[in-house]
Amino acid sequence: MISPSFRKGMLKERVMDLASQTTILPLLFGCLGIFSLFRLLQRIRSKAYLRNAVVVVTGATSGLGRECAKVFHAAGAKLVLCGRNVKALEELSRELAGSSQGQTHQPFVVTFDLADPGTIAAAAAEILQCFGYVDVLINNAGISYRGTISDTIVDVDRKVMEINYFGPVALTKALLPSMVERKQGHIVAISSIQGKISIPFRSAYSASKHATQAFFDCLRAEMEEANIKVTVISPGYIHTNLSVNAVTADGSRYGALDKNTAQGRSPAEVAQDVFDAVGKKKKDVLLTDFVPSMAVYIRTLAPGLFFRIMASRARKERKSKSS
Ligand SMILES: NC(=O)C1=CN([C@@H]2O[C@H](COP(=O)(O)OP(=O)(O)OC[C@H]3O[C@@H](n4cnc5c(N)ncnc54)[C@H](OP(=O)(O)O)[C@@H]3O)[C@@H](O)[C@H]2O)C=CC1
Ligand SMILES: CCCCCCCCCCCCCCCC(=O)OCC(=O)COP(=O)(O)O
Repeated sequence: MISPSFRKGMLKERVMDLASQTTILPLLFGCLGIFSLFRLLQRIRSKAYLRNAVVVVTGATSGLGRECAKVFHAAGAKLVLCGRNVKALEELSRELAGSSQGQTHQPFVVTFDLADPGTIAAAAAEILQCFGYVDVLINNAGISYRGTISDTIVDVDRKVMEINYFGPVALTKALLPSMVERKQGHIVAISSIQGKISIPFRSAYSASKHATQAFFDCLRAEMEEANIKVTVISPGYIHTNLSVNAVTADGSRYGALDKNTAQGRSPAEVAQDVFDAVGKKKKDVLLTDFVPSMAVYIRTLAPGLFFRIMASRARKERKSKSS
């Protein structure tokens, strides 16, 4: 004899089974299908947005800039490669032109030094002459810094600000009028997570990236009416020569590949993320692991705790250097 409660339980189980087979599973697959379709459409739109677009990449001689050049070129963008080293830029231009996948364009090369404010207006004019207009400017070039605030000469602070902040600001201002006139354009700033949080012994670098974040956030708001998009991208460690090329307290080159940098993400992978962010016209993108991302929230929600963690980091780093 089956008890009524047992029968009720079996009935409930059958109903649940049926529900899962008839409604929940199809619903789940339906949602997954819609999501995949949405992602596919987004990718197609991104590629269409950047195919044949005139894209300027600063700091294209190495690291992230070089990889960005490869990714945007492969997608059919018309490139202007910028940097100081003409030989490296011309080599890259030849390499890209020779590796044609589908319909691609031979990149132009424009050389200038972001540390020299006098050269930027002429460089912008040369950039505009390449294709007659610019669709996307990727302000990627930059240097880092290592040192204590007390030991660092002010010239070093100025140099880092010039290359990472004033240079990109001047270049952006020089190219903006032509974008505004066309009511079309996209400015990208490669910042860093250090544009959102400051870590010890990086004062000049972190300050330059905080300034970058602030400037381009203002620009986004001011340019919305003119249909100019602004994307700020804040990566964590990337395996490039950034630490090797970093400037130190007395202005000399640091010259070493740090462990954190060596263990960072591959620049090719980060370049693909930059491409996706630009294609989706994202406004602000953090490209970091979980802990650094959490640090950004802790800085905002529990600043006292964040400052204690940073002070302890400074103590430990000083101790490990002195021992
Ligand atoms: N690597 C990392 O861990 C991270 C990097 N970033 C950011 O990514 C960007 C690219 O750096 P990354 O690829 O890592 O480093 P690299 O040192 O490999 O590349 C830096 C690029 O900037 C150019 N550059 C440096 N100084 C000047 C200057 N005075 N005038 C013109 N161009 C200059 C260099 O060109 P040249 O050949 O002329 O020296 C080079 O192409 C930087 O803005 C950096 O802050 C952000 C987060 C993490
Ligand atoms: C779940 C609990 C979270 C607790 C958070 C504790 C705070 C941890 C601090 C993390 C600091 C991350 C620093 C990341 C720095 C970085 O990725 O910088 C990128 C660069 O721009 C690299 O330049 P550099 O010259 O410094 O190599």
